[in-house]
Amino acid sequence: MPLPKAELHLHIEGTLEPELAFELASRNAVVLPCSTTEELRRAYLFDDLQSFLDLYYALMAVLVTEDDFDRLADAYLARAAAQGVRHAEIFFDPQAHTARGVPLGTVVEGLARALDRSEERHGISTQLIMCFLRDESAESAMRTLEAARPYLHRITAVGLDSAEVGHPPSKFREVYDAARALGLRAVAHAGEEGPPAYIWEALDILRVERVDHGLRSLEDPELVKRLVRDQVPLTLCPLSNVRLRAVDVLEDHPLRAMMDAGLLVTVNSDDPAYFGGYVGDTFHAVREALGLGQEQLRELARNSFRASFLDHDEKRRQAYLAEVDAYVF
Ligand code: HPA
Ligand SMILES: [Zn+2]
Repeated sequence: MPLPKAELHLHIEGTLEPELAFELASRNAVVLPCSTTEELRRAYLFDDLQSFLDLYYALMAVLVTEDDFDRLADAYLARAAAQGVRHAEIFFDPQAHTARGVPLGTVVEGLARALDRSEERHGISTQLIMCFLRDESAESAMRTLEAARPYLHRITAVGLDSAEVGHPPSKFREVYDAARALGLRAVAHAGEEGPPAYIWEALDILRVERVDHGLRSLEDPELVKRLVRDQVPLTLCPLSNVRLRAVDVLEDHPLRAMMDAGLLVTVNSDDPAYFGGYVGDTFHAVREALGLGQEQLRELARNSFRASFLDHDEKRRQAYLAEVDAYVF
C-alpha cells in the first residue's frame, strides 16, 4: 500500500495520456500532429515551459464532449488512487476549451461526473480549481469568472497558469478581488520561471493561500522569511521542473533545502502524462535523487493534507493525517 497523500497541483488536461488522446481524436474526428503514440511520446522533449504548453494546448483539441472530460478525470483518479492519493484538488483551464468552442458547462459537468463518483469508485475526495490563462487578458479572465457563475457550487478556488514571464500576478488583481467576493479561494502559479517578485505579488496583491511551484523562493531571503512565518504552502512539482528545464537534474532540486529552511512544501505531479510520472512516482523519484528518509516522506504527506482546502471538513483532514501517521513503510 502506498503512502496516503493529497495532490494539490494537477492540471487535469495534463493527465491526457497518448492512448486516450488517439482514441478521442478518432471518435471526434480531430487530426493530431503525430500519428502514433510512440511518435507522440518522442515529442515530449521540452526546452522550457512554452515548448510544453504548445503541445499541451494542441492535444486538448481531442476533448470535446462531456463524456470526454469524464473519461479524462476518471482515468486520472484511477491512476492517482493506485499511487496513494486520498484527496485531489484539480486544476482545469476553461479558456483553453471555450476558445475552441467547447462550452464551459460541458467542461465542468463532464469533470463533475467523474468527481461525483470519485469517493465511491476510487476512495478520493476532490475539489476543482478554475485557472485563468495569464497570457490572455485580464478582461478575458473576468469574462470567464462571470461565465462560471452557474457552476460556482462546483468550484473551490481560482488559480493562474500558462506562460509566466511577462504576465505578473498584478495583472489579475481585479479578477481575484471579484473571485474572492464570490466566495472563491485563491492560488496562483508563481516563481516557476518567473522571479521572486512574482511570488510577492501573488501573496500581497492576489492574496493567495498557496503558491503553485514557488520554486525560485530561495533566491530571496526576505521572501523565505515571510513564507516560513505565515506557513504559506508551496506546491512543488519536481519532475515538471526537470522536464521543463527549470532545474538541470533532479539531484539539484531545492526541495530538500526548502524543507530544511522551514518552508511548508508539498510534492505534486503537475502534468503527469507529459512529465514522466504520477505523484507516487514523484515521491519515489525525489526519495532516490535527494536521499529523503521515511520521516521526510511522511512530513511531505502530512504537509499535503495540512495545505489542502479541507477546512470545511476538519474531521476528514484529521482522519487523513492519522492514516499518514499510522503508515508503515
Ligand atoms: O507547469 C505549468 N506551468 C504553467 N502553466 C501550466 N499549465 C499546465 N501546466 C503548467
Ligand atoms: Zn502547474
